[in-house]
Amino acid sequence: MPDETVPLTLPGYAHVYSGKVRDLYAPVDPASGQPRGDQLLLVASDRISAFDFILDSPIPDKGEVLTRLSLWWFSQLEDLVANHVISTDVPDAVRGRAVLVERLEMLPVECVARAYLTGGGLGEYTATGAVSGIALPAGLVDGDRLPGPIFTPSTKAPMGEHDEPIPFSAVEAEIGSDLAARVRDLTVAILKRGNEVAAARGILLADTKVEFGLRGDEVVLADEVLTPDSSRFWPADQWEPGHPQPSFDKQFVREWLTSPASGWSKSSGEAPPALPEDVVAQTRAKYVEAFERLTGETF
Ligand SMILES: N#Cc1c(N)ncnc1-c1cnn(Cc2cccc(F)c2)c1
Repeated sequence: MPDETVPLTLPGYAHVYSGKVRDLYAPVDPASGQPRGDQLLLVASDRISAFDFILDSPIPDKGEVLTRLSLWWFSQLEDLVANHVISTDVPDAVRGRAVLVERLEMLPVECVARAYLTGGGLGEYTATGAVSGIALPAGLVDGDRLPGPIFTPSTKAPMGEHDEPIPFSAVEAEIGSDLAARVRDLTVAILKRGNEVAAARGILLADTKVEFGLRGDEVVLADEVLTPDSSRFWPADQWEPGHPQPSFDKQFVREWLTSPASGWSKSSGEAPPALPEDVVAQTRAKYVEAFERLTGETF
């Protein structure tokens, strides 16, 4: 199993940045030997995170499943928004789990939309009755569906830190009111479309995070879109407001790590142990199931 912690050496590409579960490269111009300034290679690893840790156990094919799912969503959303995808003609070493994309002027906002109340949004609601300054009906509980998806932006925190919620006014101050309204409306529309498709296939998208860049004045959807890494995926047939919902993709990991069998404690601050083979296999199967249910394709 390749060591997922060290960025790959990809001949013809320069490593730019490593995120928790993905890596960024730039194609090198053969004439100058310098990284091109107009393209990037997004590579999805098989790494998985849980409880804010990158686990030692990669999930085989996770990178390819989520890359193919994101590409499928980009094509489903083309009537709503342009995207940054150029090609899937990538080096053999990362084939299937990498995408060549147009380098954009990225907007400094994590564009989050929520269709259900949970996580940090629930915390804010419990404390204030609102999320991102948007007042919500009283009496909502964990997992409740919101009257309609809401835009709840946050900062782009450095790796290892948590994104901080910001009000819409802060987005307007950062990128201007017109552009703020455009990314708000697009983010909400993307989650709405995502749930129209996913709910019919037994999956609820509780929330999602998207990133936009600019191509001149045009807003372009970048990064990944509507994957289990950028969105909370819930099995629709287990939806029951009033307590934390099971995760479609990470429930096996979470349950094993918090069981006595792991010998680990969330509150220890120590890194979690490696996952048993059966938990890895079950988790891989959930990613494949999400892909096949949503796209109708066989992985
Ligand atoms: N997408 C995109 C993108 C673009 N089309 N143009 C310019 N910059 C970016 C860009 C910069 N950081 N990221 C986040 C990111 C993604 C994947 C792997 C990582 F390590 C980190 C995205």
